Amino acid sequence: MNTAIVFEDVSKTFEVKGRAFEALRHVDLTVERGEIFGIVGYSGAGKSTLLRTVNALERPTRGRVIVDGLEISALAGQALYAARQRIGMIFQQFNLLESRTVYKNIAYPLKLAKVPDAEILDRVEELLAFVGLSDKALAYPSQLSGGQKQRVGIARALATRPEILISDEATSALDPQTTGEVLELLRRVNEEYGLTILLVTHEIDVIRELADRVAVMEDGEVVEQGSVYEVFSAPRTATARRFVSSVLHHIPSEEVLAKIRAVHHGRLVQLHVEDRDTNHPFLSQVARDNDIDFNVVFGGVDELQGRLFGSLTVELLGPDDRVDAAIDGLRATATVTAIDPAPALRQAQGPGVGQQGPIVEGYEPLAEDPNTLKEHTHA
Ligand SMILES: Nc1ncnc2c1ncn2[C@@H]1O[C@H](COP(=O)(O)OP(=O)(O)OP(=O)(O)O)[C@@H](O)[C@H]1O
Repeated sequence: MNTAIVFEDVSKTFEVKGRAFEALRHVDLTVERGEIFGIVGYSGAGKSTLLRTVNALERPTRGRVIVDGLEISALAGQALYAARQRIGMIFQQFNLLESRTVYKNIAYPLKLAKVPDAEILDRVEELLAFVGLSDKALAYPSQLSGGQKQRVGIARALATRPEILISDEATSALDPQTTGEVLELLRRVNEEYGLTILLVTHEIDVIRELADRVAVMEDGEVVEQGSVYEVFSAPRTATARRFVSSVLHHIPSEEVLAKIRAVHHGRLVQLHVEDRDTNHPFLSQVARDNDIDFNVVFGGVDELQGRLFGSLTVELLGPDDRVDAAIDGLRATATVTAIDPAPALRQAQGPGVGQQGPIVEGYEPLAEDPNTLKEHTHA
């Protein structure tokens, strides 16, 4: 069986001051064994609530959560305890026992599981070496940095040899350098111990660095999901676009676009390119074929999961009919979004069309349906 976690139509309603509040609404997600799956969303989206259903710290009001083939949301007592042994959890605030040493913190779940002392010693030593804290066994949490505390948290979560690690904002309290080190450690947890990792975060950079696949949550719902490449290279929802544009700056903001327009008076289009598209000089070819000039005025190309993608804002310079033909030519390679409408549409709509709102607003339908441009072009 290759499925680690399945959320089946999971909903969760809390009673708040006598009123029902839906924190999760019909969540369907599947996390495959061995993958790193990220859930991103703004505060209050329901990420933590969803994560906590995996080890039954929260129970769904409706739907099922299946972990390793077992419906954990229906388990109780000894069966639930046994199932939880296979799920490690790490937290934003580390949740270490302040009055115990690093060694005893990591040993704690093994003590609870009544593992013999000699075995505990071997396991804790192995884990201390794995997280790079062998020299801190006798230190207390208050003597550690944030990054070291999270390393202890990770070691403790791994103590019972779980198959799944769930992470609730594990790097959100850390500085960028320490975040990078902890993410690297989580990658090793995945690769060397083979754990499936389900992490929730509001930091899209964490997803970009670590995850294979991502789900975007908003108001208790999953609004978008896919491989990290898919979601970053072509986000479909406004929320996903907002997250992605906070780390990738390929698409000009409204203000930047206004500045571009003030200087560049040719026809502006946005070209969305993917891996295969960047292999040949399609822009100069199309310009040559149609006897026009072009000018790249904004954008960039990035690499993710070993694949390239990007967005270029390009000014096309030439007579309208040749620019129209060039746009058709570009569509053979890239997804083309018109920032400025074609001349016929400009006339039909009257003055001011060239001053339309942010490109991002017009981006979604056009990016999804390249033919929309044709309608504009031939209107
Ligand atoms: N035990 C509870 N009782 C009442 N409401 C709750 C409870 N737990 C969570 N909520 C509410 O459910 C919504 C989702 O909370 P949740 O913590 O899952 O969001 P989140 O996406 O993880 O955001 P954050 O990062 O801020 O925690 C919030 O509005 C929260 O106030």
